[in-house]
Amino acid sequence: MPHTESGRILLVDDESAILRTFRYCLEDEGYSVAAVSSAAQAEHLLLRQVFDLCFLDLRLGEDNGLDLLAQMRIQAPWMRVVIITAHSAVDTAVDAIQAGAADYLVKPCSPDQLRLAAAKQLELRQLAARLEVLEGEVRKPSDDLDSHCPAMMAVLETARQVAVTDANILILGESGTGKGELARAIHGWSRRLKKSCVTINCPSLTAELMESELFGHARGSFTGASENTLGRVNQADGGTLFLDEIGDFPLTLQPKLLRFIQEKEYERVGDPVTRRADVRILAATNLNLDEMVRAGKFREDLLYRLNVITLKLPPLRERQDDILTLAERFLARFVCDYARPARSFSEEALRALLDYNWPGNIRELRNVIERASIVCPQETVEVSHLGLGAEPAGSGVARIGASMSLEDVEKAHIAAVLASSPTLDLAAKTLGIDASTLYRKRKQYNL
Ligand SMILES: Nc1ncnc2c1ncn2[C@@H]1O[C@H](COP(=O)(O)OP(=O)(O)OP(=O)(O)O)[C@@H](O)[C@H]1O
Repeated sequence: MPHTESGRILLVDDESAILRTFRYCLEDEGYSVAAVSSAAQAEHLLLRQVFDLCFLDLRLGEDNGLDLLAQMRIQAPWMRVVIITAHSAVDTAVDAIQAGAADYLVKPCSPDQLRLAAAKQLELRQLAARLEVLEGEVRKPSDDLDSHCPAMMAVLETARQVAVTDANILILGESGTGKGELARAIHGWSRRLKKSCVTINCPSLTAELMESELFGHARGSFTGASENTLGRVNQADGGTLFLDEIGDFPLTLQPKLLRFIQEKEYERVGDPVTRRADVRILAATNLNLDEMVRAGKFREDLLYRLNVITLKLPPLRERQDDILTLAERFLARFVCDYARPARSFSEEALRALLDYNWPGNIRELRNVIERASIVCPQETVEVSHLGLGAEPAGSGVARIGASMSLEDVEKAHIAAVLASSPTLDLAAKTLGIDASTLYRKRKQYNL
């Protein structure tokens, strides 16, 4: 297993001979090792450095190792702790496991036992970190992005070429055109593929939350910060950070993002220690960032750092050659997911799919086919199952008392407010909801 990135080990033992032997053995394996002999030194170090694993002797002179363990669980909950114990004190080691330690080693232990324990715990730590990332973006694996449309083929060719470089990429395109899918594909085509691709949805976070989400925070740095957290930047170390809807990235935080992109350095909230992370940035937006720069809503220097390469995804209505392929792929997937009888489209249904304007792009096509696959009771999907004749979102008049469901009223109202508001924030204010809720509803209703 690779040692350097996920092999930061802390040794805590008051016997200097043990510290020395352990240190040599683990450093020989390529891990980065720090060794201290008291609880105070350990606490001091934990405030300043991130460790993945700690070997902790519970007998630390005057200090009680169990107290230190409890402190570690709060300060660095992600860190795995292996207790080092004498034969006569195995009972205490069992108490320690109940208090959150991962395992214990009985002294004297051989170098092989130590190496094995370290490798096992670090592997578990890596798995936990990976799981955290995946949980944040539970999605089906990205579908085949292949296209028969010349504009899209050109974008894909450039994307594959630049994927292997470390250049930051800005992906432009209307909502639902597949910017997120393309970002994940670029990560998959890059040399960073074995590391994480971490996504942040910018509009869903306030400036304060965004800072702590991106860079992490130290315990006590603000009300409610009861634990130290690692930020997304740390999770993406060696991999890719995808900033979705970058146009909504808080202006006040843009200087810190710029510095991170330029110098690869950052500080956690409430913690002065400067840390480094090697992260490739992909960003996406459906807003006009040049216009935002002119209006003073986006920093020009940040834009120049983000758009080293710009990829512009064509809207679905300009991908006539792909509409039917995508529709057939979605149909095959959804009838399988829902165990439904539909297998193909009638001639009229195919025509209707080609003639429709697709304002919500691939996301809308996906939703239309998902619905059709559920409502169609036979093998052939007809035009009526597609529901394309429905009024486009926002055009319906949501009159109080009209015979509309609450959901349709909400959708129409949100669409109308969005259409008349210059920014998402202002629309959220008008609606009296926060930007993250509006962001979710916009996706839910395909607006
Ligand atoms: N080539 C493709 N094949 C299959 N599904 C796709 C493809 N491209 C996009 N999709 C699907 O379309 C939907 C929208 O894609 P995605 O979220 O990547 O678009 P987006 O441009 O990032 O949208 P937004 O701007 O609203 O964030 C998702 O459900 C995605 O899985």
